[in-house]
Parts: sequence; C-alpha cells; structure tokens
Amino acid sequence: MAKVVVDVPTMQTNQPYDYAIPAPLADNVVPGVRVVVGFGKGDREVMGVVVDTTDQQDFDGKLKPIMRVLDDHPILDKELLALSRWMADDTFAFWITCLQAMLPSALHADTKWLANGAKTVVNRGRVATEDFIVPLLKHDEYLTLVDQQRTNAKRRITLLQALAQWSTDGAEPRLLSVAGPDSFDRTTVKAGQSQGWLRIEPREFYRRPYANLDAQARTHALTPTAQQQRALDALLPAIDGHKDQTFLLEGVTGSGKTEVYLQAIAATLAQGRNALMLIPEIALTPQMVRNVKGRFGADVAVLHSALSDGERFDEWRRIERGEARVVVGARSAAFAPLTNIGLFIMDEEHETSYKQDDSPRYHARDVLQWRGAYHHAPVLLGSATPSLESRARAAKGVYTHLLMPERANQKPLPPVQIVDMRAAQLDSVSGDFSNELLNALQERLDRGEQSVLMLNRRGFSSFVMCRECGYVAKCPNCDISLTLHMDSHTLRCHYCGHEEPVPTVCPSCGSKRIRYYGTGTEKVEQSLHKLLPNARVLRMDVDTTRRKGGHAKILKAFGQHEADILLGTQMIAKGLDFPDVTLVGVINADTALGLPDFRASERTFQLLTQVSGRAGRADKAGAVVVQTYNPDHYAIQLAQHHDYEHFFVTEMGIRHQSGYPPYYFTFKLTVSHPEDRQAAKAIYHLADELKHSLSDQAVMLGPTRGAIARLKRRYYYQIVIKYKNEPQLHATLERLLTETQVGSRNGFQVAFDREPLSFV
Ligand SMILES: Nc1ncnc2c1ncn2[C@@H]1O[C@H](COP(=O)(O)OP(=O)(O)OP(=O)(O)O)[C@@H](O)[C@H]1O
Ligand SMILES: [Zn+2]
Ligand SMILES: [Zn+2]
Repeated sequence: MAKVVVDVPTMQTNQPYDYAIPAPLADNVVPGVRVVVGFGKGDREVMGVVVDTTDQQDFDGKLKPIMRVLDDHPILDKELLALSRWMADDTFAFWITCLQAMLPSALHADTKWLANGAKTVVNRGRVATEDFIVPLLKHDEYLTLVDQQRTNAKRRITLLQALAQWSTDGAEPRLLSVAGPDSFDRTTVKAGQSQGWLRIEPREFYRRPYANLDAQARTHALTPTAQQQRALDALLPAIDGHKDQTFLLEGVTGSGKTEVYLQAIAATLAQGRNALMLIPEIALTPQMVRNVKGRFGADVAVLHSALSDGERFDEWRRIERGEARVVVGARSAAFAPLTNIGLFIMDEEHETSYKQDDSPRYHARDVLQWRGAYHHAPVLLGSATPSLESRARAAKGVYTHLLMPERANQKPLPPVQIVDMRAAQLDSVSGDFSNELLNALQERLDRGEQSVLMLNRRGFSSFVMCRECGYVAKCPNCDISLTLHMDSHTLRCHYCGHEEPVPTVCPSCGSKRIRYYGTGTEKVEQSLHKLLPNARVLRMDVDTTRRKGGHAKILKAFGQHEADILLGTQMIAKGLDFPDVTLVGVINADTALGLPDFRASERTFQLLTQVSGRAGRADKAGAVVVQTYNPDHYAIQLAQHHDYEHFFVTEMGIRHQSGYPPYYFTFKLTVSHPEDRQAAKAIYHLADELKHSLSDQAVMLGPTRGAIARLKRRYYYQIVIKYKNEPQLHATLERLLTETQVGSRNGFQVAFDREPLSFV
C-alpha cells in the first residue's frame, strides 16, 4: 500500500491517503514518484506524490488502486521528502504545495479535458531529443547498393557513400541535423530508413543555458589576501570535518568574498563532496555565473527563473543524475536534487528575495540550514550588509563571524557626498538632477569614465492623474493605482496584471488635462538626453529586461563601454564589478524611508552601501553622490561612512526599544474573502481565540485592514503577533486552522507568514 499526498491543496485534504498498489505497478510505486489516483466523490483523476510505501493498512475499507505512475524513478529522494514534510510544518503550508515548490515546473502535472468530458492528468515536462542516423548494413552491402542506383539519384548515392564510411568505423550514429544539410536532406534519409539502410534514433539531449561559458578557458585561483586567508582558515576545517556550522562572512564591498566562495567550493570538491550556492534573483546572475563557471566549467549547473522551463528542467536533470557537482541558483535552487553536499553558500544573505512571499513562505536560509544539518556540512552566509537577524546571531556566537574589512586591492572605499535636495534649486530643465550630480556626471564623460545611476523605485509609480479633477486611474480589481508603461502605452496593475490603454480624456470629468506623473526610469532617461546630449545611456529596469537574457545583454554592453551611463533601478545596486565605473549616483535615497515598515532604515542603509560599493573597484578612484531629502537620517549618514557596525548597534538599540525583530519573533496572519463583512468577522474571531491562548508577553497588533485592502476582488485583514517565547503558538495556530470554519470551502483564504518581511 502507498501513502499518497494528493494535489488538492485544502486544509481538509492536507494528509497522505492510502492507495492500493496494483501488482503490475509493484516495482514502480516507490517513495518519491508522482502517480495518478482517483480522488473524492466522482473519483476524478488527480496527481499525487508517493511519500511512503508500507505493508500495513490504516484504512479498513477497500482501498482505491493507484491508476498510473508518472515517473520511471523517484524525482524526490529521501532527503527532499523529509525536507518537504518539515517545511509544510514550519511554514503552515500544504504538504503538496511544498512538494511542488521543490520541483521544476516541467515536473508539475497538467490537467487536460478528454473528448468524453472527463479530466485527465498528464505530464508537463518534455525531454528534448535529437535524431541520430544509425547504419544498419555492412560496408560492402552499401557499396553494392551504390552501384545499383541510377546515376542521377545523386542524393541517395551520397547518403549510401556516407553510410558505407560510417559503417566501417564502429557504426557510430551521426547526428542527423549535422550530417544532413550539406549533402543529403531529410526526405532522402527517410527514404533510406524505409529501404532498411538505416535507423533514425531519437536521443535525449540537454538544453544547456551556458554552453558558451563551459567552453571558455578556466580561471585560476588567486593568491588569497591576508583577510581572505583568515576566512578560509576558519572555513576549511569545518568543510573537512563535516561540521554543520553556520558562518557569517561580513566583507565590505569589493573585499573579495567571491574568491573565498570559489576556494571553499574547490576544497569541498577536493574532498569528494558537492557544493550548493545561492545568489539573489537575476541581477547578480550574469557575473557570478561567469565567475563560478570560469573556475569549475561544465561541472556547474545553473538554476534561476530567467531560464526557459526546458533549460531549467534539463539543468535539474543533470544535477539529479549526478552530472553536476556545483549548483548555482536563486531561491528555489535551495531544493536542487544535489546529493553528497559538503558546503552551502548564500551570497548577499540580507536579500529579501530569499524569502518567498507566496505559499510556501519559506526562507532559503532556513532550508540551507536544514540541509546543512542533514548533510553534516557548513553553511556560509556572505554580505557587506548582513541582515540584522544574522549579525545578531553572530554577536551571540550562534554563527561564526568572519570579517573582511578592507577591499581586496587595499584601496579605500569611495567617498560619499550627500546632496540636500531640500536646498537644491530644481526647475523643469534640471528635472531630478542637482548641480552636484550633473557636474560629477559631466566630469566622468570628459574623462571617458563610466557612471552608474540608480533610481530607487520602491514606493514610486508612474501614474496618470487628471489636473482638473484629481482623478487617478485605478485597477478595477484592486485598491491600487495603475502604473504607466511607456513602451506599450498602457496602464497596468502590478498586482493582478489588469491592463488598459492610456486615456486621452478624463473618464471622470471629460477634461483633456490628464497627465503622467512620477519619476520612472524612462523619464529620467529622457531628461538625461536633454541635459547631457553626448552621453550614451543604457537603461536597466523591468521593461528593458523582460526578454530572456536581457540583463546579461545590457551588462555585457556596459562592460564593453558601449555606454557611459548605466541607469537602473535597485537591480543595479548589487554585485556588479566593473573596473571603469568611477561614479555612482543615487537620484533619490529616501523613498524606502517613507514606507510604513520597521525595516525601512535597514533597507535604505543596505541599498546605499551596496550601490556605493560599485564605484572605484579597480585602479581608478571612485566617488558617490547621493541625493536625499533626509540628509540627517542616521541610515543615510552611516551609509555615507560605510559604517555597517555602527549602523548595526544603532538599529539594534531602536529595535530593542520598540520591540521589533531580532528581539522579538513575529508572525503575520492574513484572512481574505470576497465579502468585506465576512473577512472582518473571521479575523476578529481568530483574534479572540488567539488572545486566550497567548501569554501576556506576546503582543498582538491589529486586527487591521491589509495595506492594500482589496486585491484581486478579495478583502484583506491581518493580525501581527510579536512574541519571545510561545511554545504553544504553533499548536494553537494549527488548531485554529482546522477547527474554525475559515477553510477555503467557504470562500476564505488564510495565510500564515512566519517572520514576515514586512508588516504591511
Ligand atoms: N586575492 C585576490 N587577489 C587579487 N584580486 C582579488 C583577490 N580577491 C578578489 N580580487 C578582486 O577584487 C574585486 C572584488 O571582489 P568581489 O567582486 O569578489 O568582491 P565582493 O566582496 O563580492 O564585493 P560585493 O559585496 O561588492 O559584491 C574583484 O575584481 C576580484 O577579482
Ligand atoms: Zn478629471
Ligand atoms: Zn489589479
């Protein structure tokens, strides 16, 4: 009998179900394969994952049989099955949701309608194949056939001659697409097949996203600087000794953290073990992938969302088959089916993209630490601006703290000039640029050096407003204004995807004075063209990078000096290492500070420090200009002096005083319903229940309306709990989930978020 977790994500079905294993499937039904089973009243077909097989039977009645098996071998091994169970528990997610989050989308099953009206479950993933030609006859037989052809059957003769030759050297099959085009076409090959001269054999191949990098010459290890050597001296014994210890590598921008990662990976491989490295989504990918591929070549598999489904599926299979020894990837690569892991790395560990904001709401750092314990392997967290949580753990000795306070080239960090925008004389000509920033840009242009310009887009939107009546275009489904997209001339909702044309007259009062507002990157690009007509500008934002490989193309062009200025959003702040960039400009440092988020200062400090770190990384001295309306704010002042440690102490004081993480644990509970009244009733009911079971040390914020009260036609309410020690909390929440009527059946949706990244 098999225990199957079915693809019916509801509270009521969040448990394994027993199914009988029909005799013919006995060998194929093993833990970790996907199966198709009948479920519920109508016995409709659903996909399920076998999590266990046993002889005993918990269920008395007659068991339904497993209908089909979708995989010829387990796609989740023992470790990953155990991890999924733990994650479901830890994040209050449905088990099936966790199992699916761990698999590439090619291994998700689709439901298809059959001709008779029923639904069936089919495999989504396709293995890519190429056709090979296999000779079937002997050399002499082909020569005889050549003689028998009419002289004008040139193509057949060429094919037979080729086959004759191939048949002598061990009959190695040839790739049809390579062998074919010049001499004989596919029709001729088909004809040859029906004559029995050859066989066409489809063979599986991998879609390789970085094949060009694999072919490049390998880089060699650099001689470590003294501070890199100290870090390695602490790390290597933990790797060699199979210790599941967590290290926090706090190294200033340009201190050479990458080289420490690469040498630690090399040491792991030398031990006969494999390495898994996470990097934040997209922005860093091109340069870091090139670095790791440069050192370890085709041994490296890469997993991130900018790959096509097919490429990701194939990289995943290379890992699963043990053909890759190093994995580099974004958040979900934490679940890569790598085995025998000797080292886990998380670069830019403070990045918010490591936390998934949809169910399962896991943090990749927790996943790495779980796997580190499983494999008895160290976890290395690296950043120039560690999260307060991690730095606090290092202070307590939970993590081993490794410091690299200097740049690898011994050069100082670039001086940062703060420009007080309250005093700046801005007019319609200068737009968003102070004289200081414009002059600095002009100087770089004159010297032929490069600049990076960041527009902090958080909290900003380019929206459309009527100057007559104040009408703002809003999404019909969500309580939020629509964002203007110049490239497609449409208004778009960033939450639900709703799209509509830009109005030319106000829908509310009929006035023609309806205008664009906001400081989008496009607008800044236009003013740059006016202010610095000779500057070549490359723009990097969601619009210019939507196409596959968009990031890499822009960065490559900038690296080859095809532009003087790289203008972009937050995505240009981190990780980039361009030797000729001598100026970093921040157009607006403040927007994050205005958000109702207790981490606003931390985010602002991190962002300014990271982006400043892009300047002067090689021989030429760098400089930074930061425009702000809050020049006295401590986050901005301490970022000016690159003083992380001072910021850490200051911010910890504030968190302590106001009772925020890392002094308190936090938990967010959200309820939504299509009817406002229902959602409100449910959240107050939950709040009541919780009040009874929490200790008086715990603090409950709310219930309040969600920051966006209405989203995708649903109303949102939330509670945030801050607590120090609530051993019963987990059990209470589980009980509430099952006992209350707030199941998905009645149109409710409940979301639990452990350690939410924001309270709004
Ligand atoms: N041991 C070394 N010898 C010579 N050059 C080095 C050494 N280590 C690192 N470098 C060089 O120093 C520069 C900065 O290194 P790297 O990009 O790894 O910094 P980082 O610590 O990751 O910074 P950031 O946090 O800004 O990404 C790179 O150009 C790298 O090649
Ligand atoms: Zn109007
Ligand atoms: Zn919407």
